[in-house]
Amino acid sequence: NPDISPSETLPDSDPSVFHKRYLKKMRCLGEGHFGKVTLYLYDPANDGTGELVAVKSLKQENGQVPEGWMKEIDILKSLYHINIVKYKGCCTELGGQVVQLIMEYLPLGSLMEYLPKRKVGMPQCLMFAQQICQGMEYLHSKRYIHRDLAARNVLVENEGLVKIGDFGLTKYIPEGEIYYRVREDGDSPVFWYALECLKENKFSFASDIWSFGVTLYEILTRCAHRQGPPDKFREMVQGPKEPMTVMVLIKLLEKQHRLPRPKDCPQELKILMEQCWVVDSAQRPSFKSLIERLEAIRQ
Ligand SMILES: C=Cc1cc(F)c(CN2CC[C@](CC#N)(n3cc(C(N)=O)c(NC(=O)OC)n3)[C@H](F)C2)cc1O
Repeated sequence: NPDISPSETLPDSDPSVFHKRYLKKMRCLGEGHFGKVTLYLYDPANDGTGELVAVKSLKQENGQVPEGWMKEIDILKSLYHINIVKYKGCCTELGGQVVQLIMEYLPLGSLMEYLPKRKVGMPQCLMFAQQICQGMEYLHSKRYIHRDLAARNVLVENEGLVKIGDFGLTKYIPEGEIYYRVREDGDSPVFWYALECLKENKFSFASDIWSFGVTLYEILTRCAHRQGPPDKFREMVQGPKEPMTVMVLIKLLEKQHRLPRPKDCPQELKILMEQCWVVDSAQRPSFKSLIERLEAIRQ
């Protein structure tokens, strides 16, 4: 359009910069040990026609931004995959002392909310499981380990598409290294942790495979209430009064106890899950091989 000068056609700002004054808080989506995720309407026109976004913020630190927090933002910013939640931008406050992570909003929520409400058949369960493996294979190809793969962190875009939605515990494994050691305080997801994570805090690509096996168990049980991994492991200990500690869980796993075969779960899926839970992490399948095996089972 010749009569509009170039300056009038340039976008007036970087779309990944979100201004605090236009973010209108709607409701809380989740609470973590270190912060929360909140639904906001980003409404610069101030007429309600804005866009819904999910905003992750850390509990207020004393001024400076925690180093690990910027790492999480940089990690999500660098990931482009259909089965990984989209990064949209950041909102900074107080001259960069507070940084909030802005992501796309998936209103159907996580598999924990979606599966118990819907009649999801085995074909759809297997499609979801395969898509999680595809997102995780991409993450591992960039040498990241997720460390918190679970149904609660898998979002539903629609009945044919799921995305890994949270990367709060994701770490980079340097070339040549195999393990990432960390003493995680806070409420670690121990019932999704591989044996070597519980015993030695050794996290690896193979420990994500163990967590995928637990996530597949959640999908096959449709995330039924009180039927989750914590409940099932608690049922395994003699006498309900005995509290479940990490030591009790380690003993159960060392005695080869594993989550039971879900109702209507085909034998080949039971075998696949149990291969994700073998003690020797080197014997566990890769996400690449899990994708191929799930493809074969889906035929
Ligand atoms: C500071 C650390 C921290 C704080 C937290 F609250 C959580 C837990 N949180 C994770 C993000 C979460 C689940 C996932 N994936 N989710 C994202 C969306 C979205 N992008 O739309 C969404 N949508 C939804 O619920 O729609 C009805 N839920 C849900 F908020 C739980 C994990 C953390 O590491």
